[in-house]
Amino acid sequence: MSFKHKLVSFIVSLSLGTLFFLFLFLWIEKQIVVEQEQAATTHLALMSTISKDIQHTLERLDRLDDPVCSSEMLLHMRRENFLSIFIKDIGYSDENGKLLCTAGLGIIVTKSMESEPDYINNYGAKVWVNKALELFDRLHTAVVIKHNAFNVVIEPAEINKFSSMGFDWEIVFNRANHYKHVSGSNNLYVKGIVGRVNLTHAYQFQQCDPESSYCVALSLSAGEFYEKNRLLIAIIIASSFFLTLFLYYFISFKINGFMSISARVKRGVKSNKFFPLFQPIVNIQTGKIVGCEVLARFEDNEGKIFPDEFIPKVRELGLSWEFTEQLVEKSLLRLSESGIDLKGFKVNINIFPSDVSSGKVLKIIDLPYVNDHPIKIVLEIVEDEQLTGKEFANHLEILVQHGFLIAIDDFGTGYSNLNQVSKLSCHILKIDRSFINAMEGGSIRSSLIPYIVQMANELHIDVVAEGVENIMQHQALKNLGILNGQGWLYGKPMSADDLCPIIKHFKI
Ligand SMILES: Nc1nc2c(ncn2[C@@H]2O[C@H](COP(=O)(O)O[C@H]3[C@@H](O)[C@H](n4cnc5c(=O)[nH]c(N)nc54)O[C@@H]3COP(=O)(O)O)[C@@H](O)[C@H]2O)c(=O)[nH]1
Repeated sequence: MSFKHKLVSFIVSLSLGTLFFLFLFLWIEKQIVVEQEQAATTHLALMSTISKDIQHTLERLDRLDDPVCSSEMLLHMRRENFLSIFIKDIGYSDENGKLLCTAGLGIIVTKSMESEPDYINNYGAKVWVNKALELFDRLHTAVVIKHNAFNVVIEPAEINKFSSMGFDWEIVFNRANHYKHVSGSNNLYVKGIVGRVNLTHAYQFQQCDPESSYCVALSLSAGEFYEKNRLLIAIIIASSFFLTLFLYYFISFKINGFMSISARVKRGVKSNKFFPLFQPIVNIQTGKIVGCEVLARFEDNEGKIFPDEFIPKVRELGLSWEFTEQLVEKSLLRLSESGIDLKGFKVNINIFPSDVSSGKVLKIIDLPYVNDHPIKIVLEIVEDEQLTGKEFANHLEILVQHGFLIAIDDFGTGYSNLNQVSKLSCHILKIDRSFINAMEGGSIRSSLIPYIVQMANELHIDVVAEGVENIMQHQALKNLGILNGQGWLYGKPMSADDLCPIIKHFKI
């Protein structure tokens, strides 16, 4: 896989891994906010219940017309105290704030004067949040709420339920945007914000109850957050890492598959991306051009793939006929577009032996331009074990009857011999270029050429020498009386635009 593709796999997998991590991390953060929200809602509901209970109790006591601290009044006070689940005690004070009697102690004698309340609540009652009370033999701190002459005493623990939740917290009383600290950590509450508070160092949530005018702030410092979710965060980091790793290999695997020669060839055939080049075939004796061989080429965004690589893939993918069909159509279209006289000009098309055996090749008869063209189509078939099959011979025969010429390609490299070839409807033998290459060294292989030519002549089969690269080979082939040749000496594979002027000038 190329560096570019590795980089793409890395960036994509890292991005997805990071997104996965962020998603889960934000989810944990959200859980904290949800937890804080639930705790705030529950607690404010409790505060509201306590407030209402106290308010109703004080209102009922206010309506009493019993003589001050009489046994009737004390009875009423004890009754209210008993009925309330939050009130610890109820007291009665004179107009100077001097406590005269309580539900718990009865009539008392005390010098204590009323101090300034911490705040006045929403129905006008005075509230002391941490009032020191003398109860029996010791001092006790409590919340005291006083409306007119009656007051009630509340246990601070009733409103301090957050202590056990692991959050830092504060309860404030808010009246017309004047905030009074009630309990918890002083100055934690950020005035004017409801919901999540954006702090860099902590996760904080705030909520208010408009009915009771109490607000709460719940806060968890970043350090506590990581401490609390240490295991979960470790699991998320590990799973994000493994996900990134997995995605990297998965994406690389997919890119590899997508970029493989097989996949590129398949897409090329499906999207008709193969195109033909044409290599001239000349009459060695006269130097005139008699035909050309169609040679397939392929290039996509990834670059070129050469025939030696794509031909086996086309075969493996079972796309041989689709591939050949496209090349036949494209090459005949390009040549016909040139407008030059192609009467008798031979166009050699490579055919896969398997398409001959299966009979797919017979579809060529009905392809566009095949019948209404003045050219002679030569079907080149490489030597192959299938050449000896009965069906193979029958199909070739049908093609011959329809005017196609048959050439055995790469002769001398495969399975057949001239005896087998003679049993087929064959018109041309293309001697493999390994024989021509060997001519200069005068090898045994090249010494077979005259025999092949002689036997071909006896069978009335034309010979084409493949791979003629230099003048020495050309001269030797000419001396052997070989009719046609193909090779770089006469022209490399070229486009139709380059071939057509050559045909115009050098055609027989
Ligand atoms: N079934 C199909 N097979 C095809 C098709 N197009 C090509 N092929 C086969 O692929 C093999 C390689 O082809 P290519 O790389 O195009 O090579 C051809 C010529 O470029 C090359 N050649 C021609 N002259 C010379 C030369 O002087 N020297 C030299 N070293 N090479 C030369 O030979 C190839 C043509 O060979 P052949 O087909 O045997 O005449 C090759 O087997 C092609 O057949 C296709 O469309 N269908």
